[in-house]
Amino acid sequence: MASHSHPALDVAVVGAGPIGCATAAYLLRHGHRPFLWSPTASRLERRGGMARIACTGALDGDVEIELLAAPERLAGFDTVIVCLPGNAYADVLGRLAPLWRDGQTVIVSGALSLAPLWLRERAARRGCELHAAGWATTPTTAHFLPDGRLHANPLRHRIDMASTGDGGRILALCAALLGERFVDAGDLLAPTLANINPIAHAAEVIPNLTRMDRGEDWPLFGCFTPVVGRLAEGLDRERLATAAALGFALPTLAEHYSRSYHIEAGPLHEMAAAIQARGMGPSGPARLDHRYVLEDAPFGLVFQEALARAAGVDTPLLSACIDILESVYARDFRAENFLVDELGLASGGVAALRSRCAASRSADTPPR
Ligand SMILES: NC(=O)C1=CN([C@@H]2O[C@H](COP(=O)(O)OP(=O)(O)OC[C@H]3O[C@@H](n4cnc5c(N)ncnc54)[C@H](OP(=O)(O)O)[C@@H]3O)[C@@H](O)[C@H]2O)C=CC1
Ligand SMILES: CC(C)(CO)C(=O)C(=O)O
Repeated sequence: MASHSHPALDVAVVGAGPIGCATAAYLLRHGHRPFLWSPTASRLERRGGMARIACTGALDGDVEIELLAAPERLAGFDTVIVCLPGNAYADVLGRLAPLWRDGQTVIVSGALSLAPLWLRERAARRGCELHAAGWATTPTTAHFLPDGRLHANPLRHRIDMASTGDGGRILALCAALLGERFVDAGDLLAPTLANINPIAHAAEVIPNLTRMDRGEDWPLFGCFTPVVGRLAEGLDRERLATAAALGFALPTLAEHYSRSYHIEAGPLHEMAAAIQARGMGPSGPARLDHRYVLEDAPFGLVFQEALARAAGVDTPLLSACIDILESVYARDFRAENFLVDELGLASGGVAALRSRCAASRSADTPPR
């Protein structure tokens, strides 16, 4: 193990999907002591109280991570990293909410729908001062291979983030955890809009819905043709227009792919071909009930649409994508996002939401 200039930290990771496992493995590589807790942890190979993860790609070899037997153990950690899809927030984070204690830092990786603000305000209502942070994306990309191994890519060059409470302390904590790759955007709304997954997945999924319906095996980036690229670029323009209306200059989708996969920025379909050629991309979803829709439509696209409306920005393509997905899935994705109401976005508007974000940043004690 390489030596590190920072102290080894005990870190709990919530969620034992590819991202929770890869995050834990990278924490170990950075000299920390990661622990995993997940609702079922059913995809893990267990040996006693340990999960054995066989890694390939940028992480090579086997790692063993201690599994926490009960969620109550999470209260013992100063730092917790949440690696769950947005459609698990209500269920899983709702169940964990009574367990958080004063002074803990809970980081939501790939945060959607302002989840960190929700966590902090919910804790505050029971008198608990929680520090919450949102990473706009995950430390790396990763997927399980059919043989059960974890394929993980290198760490991303840049991760936009923001936090409640003392931003400088949390930025330093993130750098100590996984290296100097974090950029503090200041406002919690920025990482929510910098998360490109919802628009990228909408563009990848909509032209390929029949493949998903038939359970075909298709390469996600191998099928990222110019058609997908044009849809992704249109959605990206609307995302960036909403961000600009709120005063944020965020990386484009092409810049995000460049920093994530360490490739030259260019036309999106050419970048996708390069990702595919390097063996860094996953298979496309082989079923309709996949997080690329069930997570990203309600907790990504719908939240972006609500923000755009509140900011007075027209997003016809974004709304059309939500309409198509609602129609194909016969589901009301707009109603599935409980955070739009809970954070008062529809009723209070964007100014009220921004002042709540600012208050959470500056106050030593969060609003009760
Ligand atoms: N994989 C990637 O490369 C990337 C992922 N992300 C984001 O990171 C997050 C985690 O990704 P990943 O690990 O791939 O995700 P998974 O879909 O594998 O989910 C992670 C874990 O969350 C739990 N979970 C999933 N769905 C539900 C649900 N509906 N209710 C309750 N628990 C649930 C499961 O726990 P258990 O196994 O214990 O049942 C699962 O193992 C997601 O938000 C994703 O969009 C962002 C960029 C890249
Ligand atoms: C496909 C990938 C790795 C990149 O868009 C991703 O973001 C995900 O699986 O959530």
